[in-house]
Amino acid sequence: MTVTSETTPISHYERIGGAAAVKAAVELFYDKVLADPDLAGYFADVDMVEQRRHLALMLAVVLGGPNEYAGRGLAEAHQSLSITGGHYAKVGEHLTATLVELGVPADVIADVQVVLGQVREQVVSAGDA
Ligand code: HEM
Repeated sequence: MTVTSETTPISHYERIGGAAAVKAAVELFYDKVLADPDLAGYFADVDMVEQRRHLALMLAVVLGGPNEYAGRGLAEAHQSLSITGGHYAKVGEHLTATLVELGVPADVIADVQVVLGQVREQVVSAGDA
């Protein structure tokens, strides 16, 4: 089962503090992703506002928050980026570290891992070789 506002009476997004908490998480997550030399290149040609927007959307998706996103599908948005499984895993690790640092409950983090596994195929389009 996916973790969405439809399947959970109170979404994780609301439980961790809604938009304000997500904003704090985006700041920390953003610092970690862009400080990682393996990942920064993906965002080199993307403007700062769009980078933050990306991370906020990504967090909202994995936390089952309100779906305010009406843009391209995940596969379409990422296909041309040739994201490897290894890089996808690194982004997941930065996200987990961010949530741990912010004191997000372990069960929420466990569900985030499940969602990361579910959408992986739509985002990853390159092998690790
Ligand atoms: C759960 C995983 C992810 C989710 C839910 C997600 C979400 C999104 C969404 C919704 C967009 C479209 C933004 C738009 O068209 O306005 C996007 C674009 C993008 N994503 Fe992701 N993403 C994920 C993982 C990743 C990973 C692992 C990377 C890089 C390692 C990445 C890099 C990018 C880049 C560079 C863009 C283009 C940004 C732009 O042109 O504005 N994403 N992502």
